[in-house]
Amino acid sequence: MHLGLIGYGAIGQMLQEVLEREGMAPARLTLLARAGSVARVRDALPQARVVDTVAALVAEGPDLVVECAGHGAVRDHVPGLLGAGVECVIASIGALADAGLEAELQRAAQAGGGRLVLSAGAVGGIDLLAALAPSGIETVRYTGRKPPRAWAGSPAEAVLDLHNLTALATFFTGTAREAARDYPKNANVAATVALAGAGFDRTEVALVADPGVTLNTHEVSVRAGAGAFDIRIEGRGAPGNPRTSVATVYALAREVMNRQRARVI
Ligand SMILES: NC(=O)C1=CN([C@@H]2O[C@H](COP(=O)(O)OP(=O)(O)OC[C@H]3O[C@@H](n4cnc5c(N)ncnc54)[C@H](OP(=O)(O)O)[C@@H]3O)[C@@H](O)[C@H]2O)C=CC1
Ligand SMILES: O=C([O-])CC(=O)C(=O)O
Repeated sequence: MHLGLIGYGAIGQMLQEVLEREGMAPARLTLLARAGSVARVRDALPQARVVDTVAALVAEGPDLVVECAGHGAVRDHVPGLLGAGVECVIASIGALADAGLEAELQRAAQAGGGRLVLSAGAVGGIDLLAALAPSGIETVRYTGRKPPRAWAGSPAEAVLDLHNLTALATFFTGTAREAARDYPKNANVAATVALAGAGFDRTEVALVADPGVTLNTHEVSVRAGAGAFDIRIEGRGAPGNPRTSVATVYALAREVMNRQRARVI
């Protein structure tokens, strides 16, 4: 397999390690980095080819591209890849809360033949929620609960003293569209839950800073025509980035490994 990778931060680095450990490292790896980061990534990953434009990545001919870089990277790179017929698995799903970008991705995929795969990322139950959606969704509620330090750098900082929080604080309630737009590094899961089920504007989201938890906790509550479920995931934060659950790395690794297997699950 020839894998294209966008993003070599907390997720990208661990993804590479997991694939190697599982004996499923791609035969070829091409990394799309920002121009200013090319030299650093080349030093860290001498076995990979490192490029800084979508055109150069497309010219290398990857079988699959995985994005783990952020909303801006989806906006900048993914339409061009889909338009060139490349299958893309993305982690920064909240980028699709921008309806214009969502439509652009759809158009590019249709025109070029690329397929956009939305990874389940740090959350679980996406399979059942997506399966139940055609039976009619009554309600979908998502609560994202993380230790205070995981909300640093987000708008939560404007309303909470994250360093001195002594009790849990629900600092956001609203739609998945608002959550994904305002918390781009923390509410991609809200977008995934929304796109699997009731959509961005009918999925209810609460975001909580909780000094009583050490793990990133995701709770999803679904009421649908064919059934209902409540699920709670407790994910360990990545060493390089506490707001990112390590489970996200494994969800992306699963996508890559499944494309190299005769039987997938
Ligand atoms: N769906 C889910 O469950 C989750 C999704 N995510 C998404 O994954 C993203 C990455 O997470 P994480 O690895 O922890 O973040 P990091 O900040 O650790 O790493 C981000 C990496 O992406 C690179 N990057 C940023 N913008 C671009 C760009 N336009 N083109 C190419 N490379 C770029 C950065 O490079 P540089 O060094 O040059 O800045 C850096 O290497 C998050 O921002 C979020 O959107 C994260 C967690 C869970
Ligand atoms: O990794 C997580 O726990 C979830 C996350 O950051 C996101 O949804 O963007």
